[in-house]
Amino acid sequence: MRIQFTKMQGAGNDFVVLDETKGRLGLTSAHYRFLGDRHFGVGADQILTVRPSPAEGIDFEYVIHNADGNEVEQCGNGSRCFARFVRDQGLTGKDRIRVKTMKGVIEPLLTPDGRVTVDMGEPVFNPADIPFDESGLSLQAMGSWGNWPLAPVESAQAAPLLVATVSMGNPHAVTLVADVDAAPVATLGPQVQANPRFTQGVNVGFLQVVSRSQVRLRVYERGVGETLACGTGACAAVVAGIRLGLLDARVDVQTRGGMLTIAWDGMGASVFMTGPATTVFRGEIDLPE
Ligand SMILES: N[C@@H](CCC[C@H](N)C(=O)O)C(=O)O
Repeated sequence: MRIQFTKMQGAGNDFVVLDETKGRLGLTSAHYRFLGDRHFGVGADQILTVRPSPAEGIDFEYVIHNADGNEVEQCGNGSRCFARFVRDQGLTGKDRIRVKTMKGVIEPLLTPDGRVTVDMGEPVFNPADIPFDESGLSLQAMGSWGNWPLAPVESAQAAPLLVATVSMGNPHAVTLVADVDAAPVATLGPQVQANPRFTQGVNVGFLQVVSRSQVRLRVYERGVGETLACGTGACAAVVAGIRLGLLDARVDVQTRGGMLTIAWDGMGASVFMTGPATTVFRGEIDLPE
């Protein structure tokens, strides 16, 4: 079967975008893996599929698969590319778009400067909803930064690594580092990710606080490995930094692939993410049997 696709990127986090608004392509997990494969397929961190509105008051649905072929709940950089895609393809004339993802409705807004601001909804801290299995961890053992207990995650390191756990629809663990360039992302990322307390896996963020309004971030993503940027990872890291009293309400996040701006007014408020969304090329490809 031959399919058409659009290759996009947002701050270097790259996507294959598929249009299923006129009918399902019927792809399998193996097909998504093939499309994400940088040697045998197109190559992407995630594959985004755009589907028609599932309900009144919602414009589209979009479905996210990691490069490993598994479907996931949320993708921040992908949501900006989704918005750019539906406008460029003439699928909507709206600037503000309501789109259903696996974990709820989010609202991208195309802004006049070409960037996209997304209302990513509220962060979730309840361990069971992240999900993070906190059984057997006493509060004393958990320690605290500010008023927010951090979870000690067992790793190959001598001492357990302290991480802040947050869900932005998908699970994140954020740890503070002094220098993000020197952070052991490739070794510690997979160790934290494999920790059984994260019962559905986790994206692991390494956060360097530069000032109260500037951070640097690297993320070892679930189902991919380290990416050049992770939008939900940036939201989770800034939310963690704000709750720890280290950051102001609006923060520029320097990733390896570009700059994202994250704003959060605190408990009960949505997280807003602003950043670029760019089409790289369009093409068609024959899927293997
Ligand atoms: N790159 C994304 C996150 C994609 C999903 C993630 N790998 C997961 O498994 O939760 C982003 O920009 O948020």
